[in-house]
Amino acid sequence: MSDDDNSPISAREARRLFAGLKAAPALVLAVSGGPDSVALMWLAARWRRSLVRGPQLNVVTVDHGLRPEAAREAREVKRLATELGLPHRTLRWRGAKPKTGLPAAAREARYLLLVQAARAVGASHVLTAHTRDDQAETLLMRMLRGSGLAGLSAMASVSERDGIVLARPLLDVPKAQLIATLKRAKVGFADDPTNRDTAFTRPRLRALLPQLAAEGGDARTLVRLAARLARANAAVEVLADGAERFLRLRDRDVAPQAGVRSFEASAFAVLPEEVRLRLLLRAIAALGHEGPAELGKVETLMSALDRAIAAGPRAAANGRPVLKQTLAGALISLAGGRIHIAPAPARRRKGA
Ligand SMILES: Nc1ncnc2c1ncn2[C@@H]1O[C@H](COP(=O)(O)OP(=O)(O)OP(=O)(O)O)[C@@H](O)[C@H]1O
Repeated sequence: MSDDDNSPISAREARRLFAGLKAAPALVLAVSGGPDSVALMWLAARWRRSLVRGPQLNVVTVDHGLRPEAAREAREVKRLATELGLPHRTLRWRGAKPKTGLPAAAREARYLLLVQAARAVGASHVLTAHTRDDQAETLLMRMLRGSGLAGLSAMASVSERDGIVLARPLLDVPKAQLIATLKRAKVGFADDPTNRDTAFTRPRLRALLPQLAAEGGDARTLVRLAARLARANAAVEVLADGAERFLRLRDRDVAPQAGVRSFEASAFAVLPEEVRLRLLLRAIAALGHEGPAELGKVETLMSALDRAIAAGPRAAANGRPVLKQTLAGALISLAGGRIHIAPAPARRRKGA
């Protein structure tokens, strides 16, 4: 598939896109009513009709309660789903709406509802309609934020959330092809004006894409870059696995402490920087109680650890830790030549 390819997706191409999903018992299709997800629903329905046996398809629309038109759009998705012979449900986000970070909160709530819906109908997968254009925008957003290798890998075509597979079968398909598919099928779709609302970062970056394409950085090139970075990221993850095994092996004679991860500082210090960072990120994510730590903060912590390790045991006074810090709900300390990572004690509330 090419960027200048404005041709509709053929039944054959769709068979290839959905090939890995044939054996699933049931699938949830996440359909907002916009062109990409309406095309996903239409393509999946046609694919399913062509199979003798295959997954049961369920369409789910989330109404975030943020735009008055959303309820009407959800009804329109239901109408089309019914026409295609697919069951449809609209789920409402009833939680508090934050003043800042609204898109992220809405996305989080949406995935939670979609995963719950999948579980309720016995579906193994939730399918979203992310396109090649979305992938290019994601890479660009993360580049501008200065993300690390993992972030620059952008979206994976398959990931997992709470035991449900999140699949993005259209991740390498240009949006133009999806619109052409709907046009050919004479299927309408909703136009969400927030997609162009320059109050949000993503629409502002989307507006830059044509200029980047004119310089040779089209969606295809950006997506290829993300795929290369994802490949390198996967390799570093394997190295981090190996480093964890290496450190455990050196600790054969050290009695493990429940709920604490600890490494021999001198063995840790000689590992490559990127691997050391991942070991800290992993331990903090596993033992902290505030979710993943920000990469920048782990980098700062690592520099402090490196300095403390280089200063050697002489810096330690009376066996007290030479370094003690909390990050993302984890307590990281360096004492007796070892790095310890444990859950941080609960913070005392003011006045308590
Ligand atoms: N209201 C919704 N109801 C059901 N599915 C939705 C809804 N909004 C988005 N989706 C699904 O998510 C896909 C991506 O949508 P969009 O690009 O708007 O998401 P986003 O907010 O950028 O978040 P992310 O890309 O992380 O999912 C859509 O193609 C669709 O499959």
